[in-house]
Amino acid sequence: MTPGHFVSFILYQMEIGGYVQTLVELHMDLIESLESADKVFEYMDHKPSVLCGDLAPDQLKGHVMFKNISFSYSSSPDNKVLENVSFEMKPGSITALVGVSGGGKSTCVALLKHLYEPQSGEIFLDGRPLKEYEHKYFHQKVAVASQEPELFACSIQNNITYGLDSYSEDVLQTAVKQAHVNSFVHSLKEGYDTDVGERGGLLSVGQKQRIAIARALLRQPQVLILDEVTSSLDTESEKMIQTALACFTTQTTLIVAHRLKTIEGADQIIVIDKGMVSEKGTHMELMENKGIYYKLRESRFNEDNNETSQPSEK
Ligand SMILES: Nc1ncnc2c1ncn2[C@@H]1O[C@H](COP(=O)(O)OP(=O)(O)OP(=O)(O)O)[C@@H](O)[C@H]1O
Repeated sequence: MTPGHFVSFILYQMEIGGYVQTLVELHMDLIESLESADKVFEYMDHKPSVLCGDLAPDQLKGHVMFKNISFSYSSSPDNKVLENVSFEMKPGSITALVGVSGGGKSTCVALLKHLYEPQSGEIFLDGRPLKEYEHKYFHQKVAVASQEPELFACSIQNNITYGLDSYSEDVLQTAVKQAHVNSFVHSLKEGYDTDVGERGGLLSVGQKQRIAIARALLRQPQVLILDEVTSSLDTESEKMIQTALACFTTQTTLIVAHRLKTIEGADQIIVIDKGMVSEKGTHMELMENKGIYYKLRESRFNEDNNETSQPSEK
Protein backbone atom coordinates (compact mmCIF):
# COMPACT_ATOMS: atom_id res chain seq x y z
CA MET A 1 0.00 0.00 0.00
CA THR A 2 1.44 3.37 -1.02
CA PRO A 3 1.29 6.29 1.46
CA GLY A 4 -1.37 7.86 -0.83
CA HIS A 5 -3.52 4.71 -0.64
CA PHE A 6 -3.04 4.59 3.13
CA VAL A 7 -4.25 8.20 3.59
CA SER A 8 -7.27 7.51 1.32
CA PHE A 9 -8.03 4.39 3.36
CA ILE A 10 -7.89 6.35 6.66
CA LEU A 11 -10.11 9.13 5.25
CA TYR A 12 -12.57 6.49 3.99
CA GLN A 13 -12.66 4.91 7.47
CA MET A 14 -13.22 8.33 9.04
CA GLU A 15 -16.09 9.02 6.63
CA ILE A 16 -17.68 5.68 7.49
CA GLY A 17 -17.09 6.50 11.17
CA GLY A 18 -18.85 9.87 10.63
CA TYR A 19 -21.87 8.13 9.09
CA VAL A 20 -22.00 5.67 11.95
CA GLN A 21 -21.75 8.50 14.47
CA THR A 22 -24.52 10.43 12.67
CA LEU A 23 -26.66 7.30 12.68
CA VAL A 24 -26.02 6.81 16.42
CA GLU A 25 -26.92 10.48 17.08
CA LEU A 26 -30.08 10.14 14.99
CA HIS A 27 -30.98 7.02 16.95
CA MET A 28 -30.44 8.87 20.26
CA ASP A 29 -32.55 11.82 19.02
CA LEU A 30 -35.29 9.39 18.04
CA ILE A 31 -35.24 7.77 21.49
CA GLU A 32 -35.38 11.22 23.14
CA SER A 33 -38.29 12.26 20.88
CA LEU A 34 -40.17 9.06 21.72
CA GLU A 35 -39.57 9.66 25.43
CA SER A 36 -40.87 13.26 25.06
CA ALA A 37 -43.91 12.01 23.14
CA ASP A 38 -44.52 9.52 25.99
CA LYS A 39 -44.52 12.43 28.44
CA VAL A 40 -46.98 14.40 26.25
CA PHE A 41 -49.35 11.42 26.05
CA GLU A 42 -48.96 10.80 29.77
CA TYR A 43 -49.86 14.49 30.39
CA MET A 44 -52.84 14.24 28.03
CA ASP A 45 -54.05 11.11 29.82
CA HIS A 46 -53.52 12.68 33.26
CA LYS A 47 -56.76 13.00 35.15
CA PRO A 48 -57.07 16.33 37.04
CA SER A 49 -56.80 15.78 40.78
CA VAL A 50 -59.46 18.40 41.48
CA LEU A 51 -63.11 18.19 40.62
CA CYS A 52 -65.07 20.84 38.70
CA GLY A 53 -68.75 21.42 38.16
CA ASP A 54 -70.78 23.78 36.02
CA LEU A 55 -71.74 26.42 38.56
CA ALA A 56 -71.20 29.95 37.13
CA PRO A 57 -73.59 32.40 38.83
CA ASP A 58 -74.03 35.94 37.43
CA GLN A 59 -73.50 37.43 40.85
CA LEU A 60 -70.84 36.41 43.35
CA LYS A 61 -70.36 38.07 46.71
CA GLY A 62 -66.95 36.56 47.47
CA HIS A 63 -67.82 34.96 50.82
CA VAL A 64 -65.18 32.34 51.63
CA MET A 65 -65.38 29.69 54.30
CA PHE A 66 -62.68 27.17 55.23
CA LYS A 67 -64.49 24.47 57.21
CA ASN A 68 -62.53 21.84 59.16
CA ILE A 69 -59.86 21.48 56.47
CA SER A 70 -57.30 18.71 56.93
CA PHE A 71 -54.74 18.11 54.24
CA SER A 72 -51.58 16.15 53.36
CA TYR A 73 -49.70 16.26 50.07
CA SER A 74 -49.96 12.97 48.16
CA SER A 75 -46.13 12.82 48.01
CA SER A 76 -45.93 12.67 51.82
CA PRO A 77 -49.28 11.37 53.05
CA ASP A 78 -48.03 10.90 56.64
CA ASN A 79 -47.21 14.60 57.03
CA LYS A 80 -50.45 16.29 58.04
CA VAL A 81 -49.87 19.83 56.74
CA LEU A 82 -53.24 21.27 57.80
CA GLU A 83 -55.40 19.99 60.60
CA ASN A 84 -58.98 21.06 61.15
CA VAL A 85 -58.44 24.58 59.80
CA SER A 86 -61.56 26.76 59.86
CA PHE A 87 -61.96 30.46 59.14
CA GLU A 88 -64.32 32.78 57.35
CA MET A 89 -63.62 35.69 54.97
CA LYS A 90 -66.52 38.13 54.70
CA PRO A 91 -67.22 39.74 51.29
CA GLY A 92 -65.00 42.78 50.74
CA SER A 93 -62.85 42.08 53.80
CA ILE A 94 -59.08 41.65 54.07
CA THR A 95 -57.68 38.56 55.78
CA ALA A 96 -53.96 38.15 56.41
CA LEU A 97 -52.33 34.76 56.95
CA VAL A 98 -49.15 34.92 59.02
CA GLY A 99 -46.92 32.46 60.85
CA VAL A 100 -43.49 30.94 60.89
CA SER A 101 -42.12 29.20 57.81
CA GLY A 102 -43.61 25.78 57.13
CA GLY A 103 -46.75 26.47 59.18
CA GLY A 104 -49.08 25.89 56.22
CA LYS A 105 -49.96 29.37 54.86
CA SER A 106 -49.09 28.61 51.22
CA THR A 107 -50.98 25.34 51.48
CA CYS A 108 -54.13 27.26 52.54
CA VAL A 109 -53.63 29.48 49.48
CA ALA A 110 -53.11 26.46 47.18
CA LEU A 111 -56.34 24.95 48.47
CA LEU A 112 -58.24 28.22 47.92
CA LYS A 113 -56.79 28.37 44.41
CA HIS A 114 -58.35 24.90 44.09
CA LEU A 115 -55.10 23.23 43.09
CA TYR A 116 -55.82 20.36 45.49
CA GLU A 117 -58.80 18.77 47.23
CA PRO A 118 -58.59 18.51 51.02
CA GLN A 119 -58.79 15.00 52.48
CA SER A 120 -61.47 16.20 54.84
CA GLY A 121 -63.49 19.36 55.32
CA GLU A 122 -64.61 21.74 52.59
CA ILE A 123 -63.91 25.23 51.27
CA PHE A 124 -67.04 27.14 50.32
CA LEU A 125 -67.40 30.15 48.01
CA ASP A 126 -70.72 31.90 48.52
CA GLY A 127 -71.92 28.81 50.36
CA ARG A 128 -71.09 26.33 47.59
CA PRO A 129 -68.09 23.92 47.59
CA LEU A 130 -65.28 25.02 45.24
CA LYS A 131 -65.60 21.78 43.28
CA GLU A 132 -69.10 22.77 42.09
CA TYR A 133 -67.78 25.79 40.16
CA GLU A 134 -67.00 25.77 36.46
CA HIS A 135 -63.20 25.77 35.98
CA LYS A 136 -62.77 28.91 33.82
CA TYR A 137 -65.37 30.88 35.77
CA PHE A 138 -63.69 30.00 39.07
CA HIS A 139 -60.27 31.16 37.91
CA GLN A 140 -61.70 34.45 36.63
CA LYS A 141 -63.38 35.11 39.96
CA VAL A 142 -60.47 34.03 42.14
CA ALA A 143 -57.30 35.80 40.97
CA VAL A 144 -53.77 35.55 42.32
CA ALA A 145 -50.88 38.01 42.36
CA SER A 146 -47.88 35.95 43.34
CA GLN A 147 -44.50 36.76 44.81
CA GLU A 148 -42.68 36.03 41.60
CA PRO A 149 -45.01 37.23 38.87
CA GLU A 150 -44.46 35.88 35.36
CA LEU A 151 -43.63 38.95 33.31
CA PHE A 152 -42.93 38.84 29.58
CA ALA A 153 -40.43 40.80 27.51
CA CYS A 154 -42.97 43.30 26.24
CA SER A 155 -44.50 46.61 27.33
CA ILE A 156 -45.91 47.32 30.79
CA GLN A 157 -49.35 47.79 29.21
CA ASN A 158 -49.20 44.38 27.48
CA ASN A 159 -48.00 42.73 30.67
CA ILE A 160 -51.02 44.07 32.54
CA THR A 161 -53.60 43.21 29.88
CA TYR A 162 -51.91 39.92 28.96
CA GLY A 163 -54.35 37.14 28.00
CA LEU A 164 -57.47 39.30 27.90
CA ASP A 165 -59.39 39.55 24.62
CA SER A 166 -61.06 42.74 25.74
CA TYR A 167 -61.15 45.03 28.76
CA SER A 168 -62.68 48.34 29.68
CA GLU A 169 -60.39 51.36 29.73
CA ASP A 170 -62.09 52.54 32.94
CA VAL A 171 -61.37 49.25 34.71
CA LEU A 172 -57.75 49.36 33.51
CA GLN A 173 -57.35 52.89 34.85
CA THR A 174 -58.81 51.88 38.22
CA ALA A 175 -56.58 48.79 38.38
CA VAL A 176 -53.32 50.66 37.69
CA LYS A 177 -54.31 53.38 40.13
CA GLN A 178 -55.24 50.93 42.91
CA ALA A 179 -52.05 48.91 42.41
CA HIS A 180 -49.98 52.13 42.37
CA VAL A 181 -48.49 51.36 38.98
CA ASN A 182 -49.19 54.91 37.79
CA SER A 183 -46.79 56.39 40.30
CA PHE A 184 -43.67 54.76 38.83
CA VAL A 185 -44.78 54.51 35.19
CA HIS A 186 -45.17 58.27 34.91
CA SER A 187 -41.48 58.74 35.60
CA LEU A 188 -40.52 56.42 32.69
CA LYS A 189 -39.82 58.11 29.36
CA GLU A 190 -41.96 55.66 27.38
CA GLY A 191 -44.61 55.30 30.10
CA TYR A 192 -46.82 52.22 29.64
CA ASP A 193 -44.98 51.38 26.38
CA THR A 194 -41.74 50.76 28.30
CA ASP A 195 -40.38 47.27 27.64
CA VAL A 196 -39.89 45.42 30.94
CA GLY A 197 -37.10 43.18 29.58
CA GLU A 198 -36.67 39.43 29.87
CA ARG A 199 -38.81 38.23 32.83
CA GLY A 200 -39.32 41.87 33.82
CA GLY A 201 -35.60 42.20 34.59
CA LEU A 202 -35.58 45.96 34.06
CA LEU A 203 -38.00 46.52 36.95
CA SER A 204 -37.55 46.31 40.71
CA VAL A 205 -39.26 43.51 42.66
CA GLY A 206 -41.77 46.02 44.02
CA GLN A 207 -42.61 47.35 40.56
CA LYS A 208 -43.08 43.81 39.24
CA GLN A 209 -45.40 43.00 42.11
CA ARG A 210 -47.44 46.15 41.51
CA ILE A 211 -47.86 45.10 37.86
CA ALA A 212 -48.95 41.65 39.04
CA ILE A 213 -51.56 43.23 41.32
CA ALA A 214 -52.85 45.49 38.50
CA ARG A 215 -53.03 42.45 36.23
CA ALA A 216 -55.10 40.59 38.82
CA LEU A 217 -57.36 43.61 39.52
CA LEU A 218 -58.07 44.15 35.81
CA ARG A 219 -59.78 40.76 35.82
CA GLN A 220 -62.19 42.21 38.43
CA PRO A 221 -61.97 39.15 40.67
CA GLN A 222 -64.34 38.66 43.55
CA VAL A 223 -61.57 37.04 45.56
CA LEU A 224 -58.01 38.34 45.32
CA ILE A 225 -55.06 36.36 46.69
CA LEU A 226 -51.82 38.21 47.31
CA ASP A 227 -49.37 35.38 47.82
CA GLU A 228 -46.31 36.53 49.79
CA VAL A 229 -46.55 39.63 47.70
CA THR A 230 -44.87 41.77 50.31
CA SER A 231 -41.92 39.59 51.30
CA SER A 232 -39.21 41.33 49.30
CA LEU A 233 -40.52 44.83 48.79
CA ASP A 234 -38.59 48.04 48.95
CA THR A 235 -39.92 50.49 51.53
CA GLU A 236 -41.64 52.69 48.95
CA SER A 237 -43.50 49.76 47.37
CA GLU A 238 -44.36 48.45 50.83
CA LYS A 239 -46.04 51.75 51.68
CA MET A 240 -47.79 51.84 48.30
CA ILE A 241 -49.21 48.35 48.81
CA GLN A 242 -50.26 49.23 52.33
CA THR A 243 -52.24 52.18 50.90
CA ALA A 244 -53.55 50.04 48.03
CA LEU A 245 -54.85 47.43 50.47
CA ALA A 246 -56.96 50.08 52.18
CA CYS A 247 -58.81 50.63 48.84
CA PHE A 248 -59.56 46.93 48.31
CA THR A 249 -63.19 46.92 49.30
CA THR A 250 -64.88 45.56 46.18
CA GLN A 251 -63.25 42.14 46.47
CA THR A 252 -62.46 39.75 49.30
CA THR A 253 -58.68 39.73 49.79
CA LEU A 254 -56.43 37.06 51.28
CA ILE A 255 -52.85 38.13 51.81
CA VAL A 256 -49.96 35.93 52.91
CA ALA A 257 -47.59 38.35 54.55
CA HIS A 258 -44.00 38.29 55.69
CA ARG A 259 -43.87 42.06 56.19
CA LEU A 260 -46.23 42.23 59.13
CA LYS A 261 -46.39 46.02 59.00
CA THR A 262 -48.24 45.85 55.67
CA ILE A 263 -51.17 43.96 57.13
CA GLU A 264 -51.78 45.95 60.32
CA GLY A 265 -54.98 47.32 58.78
CA ALA A 266 -56.38 43.88 57.81
CA ASP A 267 -59.88 43.10 59.07
CA GLN A 268 -58.57 39.88 60.55
CA ILE A 269 -55.17 38.28 60.98
CA ILE A 270 -54.97 34.51 61.18
CA VAL A 271 -51.88 32.89 62.63
CA ILE A 272 -51.23 29.45 61.15
CA ASP A 273 -48.86 27.41 63.26
CA LYS A 274 -47.95 23.74 62.66
CA GLY A 275 -50.94 23.38 60.35
CA MET A 276 -53.48 24.78 62.80
CA VAL A 277 -55.15 28.12 63.39
CA SER A 278 -53.51 29.24 66.60
CA GLU A 279 -54.69 32.88 66.80
CA LYS A 280 -57.28 35.02 65.10
CA GLY A 281 -58.10 38.71 65.49
CA THR A 282 -57.21 42.25 64.54
CA HIS A 283 -53.69 43.63 64.90
CA MET A 284 -54.60 45.35 68.17
CA GLU A 285 -56.26 42.23 69.61
CA LEU A 286 -53.32 40.01 68.74
CA MET A 287 -50.80 42.49 70.09
CA GLU A 288 -52.70 42.55 73.40
CA ASN A 289 -52.75 38.72 73.44
CA LYS A 290 -48.95 38.71 73.45
CA GLY A 291 -48.97 35.32 71.67
CA ILE A 292 -47.27 34.10 68.48
CA TYR A 293 -48.22 37.17 66.42
CA TYR A 294 -46.78 39.50 69.04
CA LYS A 295 -43.53 37.50 69.16
CA LEU A 296 -43.29 37.32 65.35
CA ARG A 297 -43.74 41.06 65.12
CA GLU A 298 -41.12 41.72 67.73
CA SER A 299 -38.58 39.42 66.05
CA ARG A 300 -39.24 40.76 62.52
CA PHE A 301 -39.08 44.32 63.83
CA ASN A 302 -35.65 43.55 65.33
CA GLU A 303 -34.52 41.82 62.12
CA ASP A 304 -35.54 44.85 60.02
CA ASN A 305 -33.82 47.25 62.37
CA ASN A 306 -30.65 45.17 62.45
CA GLU A 307 -30.68 45.02 58.64
CA THR A 308 -30.93 48.76 58.34
CA SER A 309 -28.36 49.50 61.06
CA GLN A 310 -25.73 46.92 59.90
CA PRO A 311 -23.09 48.31 57.56
CA SER A 312 -23.36 46.45 54.26
CA GLU A 313 -20.56 44.01 53.50
CA LYS A 314 -18.60 44.66 50.38
N1 LIG B 1 -45.74 20.32 47.24
C1 LIG B 1 -45.48 19.83 48.44
N2 LIG B 1 -45.33 18.52 48.63
C2 LIG B 1 -45.07 18.02 49.87
N3 LIG B 1 -44.99 18.76 51.01
C3 LIG B 1 -45.13 20.08 50.85
C4 LIG B 1 -45.38 20.70 49.58
N4 LIG B 1 -45.51 22.04 49.78
C5 LIG B 1 -45.33 22.26 51.09
N5 LIG B 1 -45.11 21.09 51.73
C6 LIG B 1 -44.91 20.92 53.18
O1 LIG B 1 -46.05 21.44 53.83
C7 LIG B 1 -45.72 22.11 55.03
C8 LIG B 1 -46.31 23.52 55.01
O2 LIG B 1 -45.70 24.25 53.96
P1 LIG B 1 -46.25 25.66 53.46
O3 LIG B 1 -45.42 26.05 52.30
O4 LIG B 1 -47.72 25.57 53.29
O5 LIG B 1 -45.92 26.56 54.72
P2 LIG B 1 -45.77 28.16 54.79
O6 LIG B 1 -46.31 28.56 56.12
O7 LIG B 1 -46.38 28.78 53.59
O8 LIG B 1 -44.20 28.34 54.75
P3 LIG B 1 -43.34 29.56 54.13
O9 LIG B 1 -43.63 30.77 54.95
O10 LIG B 1 -41.94 29.08 54.26
O11 LIG B 1 -43.76 29.69 52.68
C9 LIG B 1 -44.20 22.07 55.12
O12 LIG B 1 -43.85 21.00 55.97
C10 LIG B 1 -43.77 21.79 53.71
O13 LIG B 1 -42.56 21.07 53.69
